Amino acid sequence: MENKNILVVSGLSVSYKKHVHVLDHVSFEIERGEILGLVGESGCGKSTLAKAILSMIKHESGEITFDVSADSKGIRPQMVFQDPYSSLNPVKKVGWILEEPLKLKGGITKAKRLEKVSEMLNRVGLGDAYADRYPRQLSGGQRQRVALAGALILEPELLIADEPVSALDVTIQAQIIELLLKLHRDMNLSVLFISHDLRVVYQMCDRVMIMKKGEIVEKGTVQEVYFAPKHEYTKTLLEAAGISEDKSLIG
Ligand SMILES: Nc1ncnc2c1ncn2[C@@H]1O[C@H](COP(=O)(O)OP(=O)(O)OP(=O)(O)O)[C@@H](O)[C@H]1O
Repeated sequence: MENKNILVVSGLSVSYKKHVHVLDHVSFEIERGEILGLVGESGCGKSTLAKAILSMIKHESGEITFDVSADSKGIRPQMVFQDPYSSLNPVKKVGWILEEPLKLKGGITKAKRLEKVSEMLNRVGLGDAYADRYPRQLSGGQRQRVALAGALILEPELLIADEPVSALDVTIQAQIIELLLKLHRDMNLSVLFISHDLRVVYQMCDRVMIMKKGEIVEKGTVQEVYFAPKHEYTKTLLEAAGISEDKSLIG
């Protein structure tokens, strides 16, 4: 039977050389098909957690178990970042950038690769004509669309989105949030959505975890955490965002 959880993290601790316990016994799971939010102030360890899940950095203790279902063909979780410009090769055109993961995977004909690139460009709301452009010729929102297309072209089951809308202005933020929700529905994705913005998390997520100084201090459904917060720190964050006083501001 298919496992309910796509990712289980237990007792995860990470230290950098001069910075110990950036993550301190972090445990949580991501259910298949859900969007799980991770909220916390700058420097609390959100990006470190994302990098540890993707094995980009080593952890000193704990376990990260990724459950690959039979039909995902072993595609590892993929990630999108706050600044898509830094993750897109500036000297390559969008078509090349999107085709590259398919080439590296191997066993896919040129015709099939181009078909897939076209399909993804259209899925993210860009047309085929964008294949011929360089990243510098795109707006911030368009670049984030390309980054999403690149992350999803191999059809991973889990996407980690690290502040994907934080660098965009509010109208573009709303468009990318809509797009992420659509891709989540259409592509059967599970998402870890990292943000310091409680309003964005409310729009996007099913459940949310609140992180403070490397520890998860509270987690629950968005309704539970926003409207019946248990931890003082959660209450402080909600107050700072003006949500505790004016619930109508959300959404
Ligand atoms: N490579 C590194 N070497 C040493 N310390 C690091 C390194 N990367 C991050 N840190 C420290 O670890 C802590 C957590 O950083 P991290 O980037 O995970 O936080 P964050 O919550 O993602 O912050 P932000 O929202 O600003 O991106 C910070 O104090 C940071 O200075």
